[in-house]
Amino acid sequence: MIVAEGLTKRYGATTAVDGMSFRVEPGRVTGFLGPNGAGKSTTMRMVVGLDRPTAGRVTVGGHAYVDSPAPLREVGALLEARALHPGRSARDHLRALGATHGIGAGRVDEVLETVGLTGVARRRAGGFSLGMGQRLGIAAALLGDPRVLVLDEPVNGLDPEGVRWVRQTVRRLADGGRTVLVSSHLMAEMAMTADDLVVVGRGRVVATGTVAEVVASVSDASVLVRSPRAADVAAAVHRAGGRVEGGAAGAPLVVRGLDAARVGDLAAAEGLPLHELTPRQASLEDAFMTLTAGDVEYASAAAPATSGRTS
Ligand SMILES: Nc1ncnc2c1ncn2[C@@H]1O[C@H](COP(=O)(O)OP(=O)(O)OP(=O)(O)O)[C@@H](O)[C@H]1O
Repeated sequence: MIVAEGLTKRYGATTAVDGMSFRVEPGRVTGFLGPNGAGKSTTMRMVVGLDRPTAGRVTVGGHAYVDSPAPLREVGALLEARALHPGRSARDHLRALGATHGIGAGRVDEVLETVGLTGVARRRAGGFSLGMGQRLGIAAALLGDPRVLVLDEPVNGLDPEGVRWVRQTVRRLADGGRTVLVSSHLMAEMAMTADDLVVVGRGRVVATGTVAEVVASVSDASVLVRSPRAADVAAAVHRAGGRVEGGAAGAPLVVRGLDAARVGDLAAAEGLPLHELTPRQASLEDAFMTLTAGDVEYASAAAPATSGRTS
């Protein structure tokens, strides 16, 4: 388990991480989700002891990672900056890493196989594509067969097959009882990969919970209703505790607080004809934007109204 309590990191005037508290449970994939500059990488670096918190603390399995006697066996990390000797082969890179922890060549070949790099194991890692580099980084993270995995943007640069492979890999690791923290700035990707979410914006935690809980907390579900007797439908919805907008001059009603089935049943019970009854759910990306609105460090200006390609 990873536990952060009031975790804070300042670089001069910049507060990269601002009092984050969250837990990452074993046996689950936890998505660490936030826009660029939200403090995800900085937090992950503190988890693995590469950065010291300015205040607060983060523990892995009950103690600070830097106090771990065999860190590679406890926490496997893929962090954004790739630290590898470009002239070394993938196999030699992993062997050198393993040697510091008494991890032998057999295990190196095993992880190369796991990540699908066996065929290129003797090639210079410096010539690897971004996707191959990511696979090698994941191999390094898996080397010590750690109980905790911290993966910063692991799908970055991967093709669709690679993305699916990462998804299946983290699922298998979590199903094996491991603690898995995976960062991303893509809500849709996290919704497919994660069980739990820690959503961050501008260095702060803005939401935690299962993916479904986080989405439900912000997604503004509603039901679109058209009826020639809209006013009577609206009255029935009100009596049942729902809220209604619209309906003026033949416009559809937008019902909140009741689902489509309930609205349909209410109308049927009163003999009110319905011409449309459409459940509407905000998209995951909409939910994410709602959550982190105002927390985005580098917001783009609205797209220009004129059509035409800019590139
Ligand atoms: N070494 C550093 N020195 C100064 N500022 C830093 C340093 N590292 C990070 N920051 C700043 O801290 C903030 C958080 O950065 P961080 O890289 O942790 O965010 P992130 O959520 O991982 O973003 P991204 O998705 O773009 O990688 C940013 O404003 C960044 O510019």
